[in-house]
Amino acid sequence: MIKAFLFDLDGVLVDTAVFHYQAWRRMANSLGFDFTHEFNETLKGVSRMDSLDRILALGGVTLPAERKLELAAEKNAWYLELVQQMTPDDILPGVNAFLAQIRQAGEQGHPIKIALGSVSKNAPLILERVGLSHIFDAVIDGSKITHSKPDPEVFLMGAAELNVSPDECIVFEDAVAGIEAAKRGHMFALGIGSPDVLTQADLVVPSFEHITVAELFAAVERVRGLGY
Ligand SMILES: O=P(O)(O)O[C@@H]1O[C@H](CO)[C@@H](O)[C@H](O)[C@H]1O
Ligand SMILES: [Mg+2]
Repeated sequence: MIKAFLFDLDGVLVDTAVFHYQAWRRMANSLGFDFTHEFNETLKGVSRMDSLDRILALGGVTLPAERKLELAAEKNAWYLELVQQMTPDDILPGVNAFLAQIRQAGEQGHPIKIALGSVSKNAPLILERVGLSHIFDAVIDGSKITHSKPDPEVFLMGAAELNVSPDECIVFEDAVAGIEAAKRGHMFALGIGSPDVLTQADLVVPSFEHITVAELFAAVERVRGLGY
């Protein structure tokens, strides 16, 4: 029986994945190189310092720890300039309707707890900007975890805070690393994006406009061959 939904933030509930891409690219450009959209997929769901290490490795740049901290702070300042302009209108299409369906399912006798599972340290600020701070039963963000995705820690911590077992959870993810984290945590993984990218997901939809809670439960039943 599915009892909980665990949502990634950047690129799932809000379009901040694009802001991260812009800010990281700006930082790479300042060091004299660039990276592609495809490479950016490998940064999604990865912590700030791990993302920086991957970008520096791509550019063949080696820097002392102090300089790396400066660069990460600079990138974050550029990113926050973009975040400051966000409003509730920046919630991705279909998300609010999907959240309303979760509440309806509860009224109809199938309560679903919800948690945020993001490695971003900026998650609380973004939730505040878009008015989603108070909807979650648990919020796990970059300040609480030791290992970023694809380690399952963020989702296992979410399940533990919600007092549910991993097989009672559905994870919503746009990142390759996030889908891997969900599967390593033994959870059902719904990919938001392209099936060509999110190859390990149990099911992939382009956005929340393309799935209802009822359809999702039917999909879990199909995939697992169990009665929910
Ligand atoms: O700089 P924070 O917002 O703390 O962490 C961010 O988290 C993102 C994943 O949600 C990841 O794609 C970014 O590279 C990383 O900087
Ligand atoms: Mg994401």
